[in-house]
Amino acid sequence: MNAIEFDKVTLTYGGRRVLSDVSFSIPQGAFIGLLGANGAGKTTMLRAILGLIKPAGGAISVLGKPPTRGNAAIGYMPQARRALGDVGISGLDFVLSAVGGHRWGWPIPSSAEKEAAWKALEAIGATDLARRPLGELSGGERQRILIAQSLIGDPQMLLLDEPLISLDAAHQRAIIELVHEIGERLGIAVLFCSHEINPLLRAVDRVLYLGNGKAAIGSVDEVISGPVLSKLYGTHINVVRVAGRIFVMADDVELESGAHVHDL
Ligand SMILES: Nc1ncnc2c1ncn2[C@@H]1O[C@H](COP(=O)(O)OP(=O)(O)OP(=O)(O)O)[C@@H](O)[C@H]1O
Repeated sequence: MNAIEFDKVTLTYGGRRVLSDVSFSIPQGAFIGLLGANGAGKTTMLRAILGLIKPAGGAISVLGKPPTRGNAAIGYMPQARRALGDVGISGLDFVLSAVGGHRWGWPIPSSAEKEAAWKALEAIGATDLARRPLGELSGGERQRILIAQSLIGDPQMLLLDEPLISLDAAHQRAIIELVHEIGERLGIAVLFCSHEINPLLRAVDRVLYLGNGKAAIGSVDEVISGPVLSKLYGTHINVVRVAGRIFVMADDVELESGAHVHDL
């Protein structure tokens, strides 16, 4: 069974198309980089998989079933800037809020719930952060707490929205390695959303690239290529590799606001 299937899916907000007629499938156990410039539709795609928005057309299948809100089989890490409201609560309480809707340690969590939260913190190497208020933590430490929360309840797939944001290269590598290792150990699909491809080059099995309302899926070499991206954007795109990094350059389209050179 595939972890995720999109069959000619169109996603809209108030009639405005974000993705049009997108089809792909992701097998269980795959580590997928969900890539695309700001506003390409990555978060929107995750929201559709989570059952938070319904497709305007086509069909989505998640572990063989239509998407449903609150699907416990999915571990979801929202973008940090949207997720962390109560900066005073501890890392442990934040993770626990995903187990039974606990707020500020209330209702008092059962020992099974506490155990689940510790297990998740352990998996991401963050038990030392359990008692510290979120407001005190560095960007990388907060990302770990958010990822720990997504691991609650033994999910069968992980959707991570920009886990690399605000991290330096060393911490990016550490997070990618940890998530990769967790995905492999649990044998689950990971959809790792990022607007930067370079940190993910060696880790991903495949990339799902969103641009111009469309999607391309395949290996990095297959997808991040001049011909494929030119077709996607409908304009001439150059892909340049310099010192092991990939740069995507458009002649007459801005892939990222204010820049004609988009360092993916
Ligand atoms: N709730 C909403 N209502 C209307 N339009 C929205 C809503 N959320 C997102 N959009 C629009 O949909 C498009 C895709 O947004 P989305 O957040 O999915 O992109 P993204 O690839 O995740 O971008 P980023 O890398 O900046 O997070 C954007 O043009 C955005 O303005």
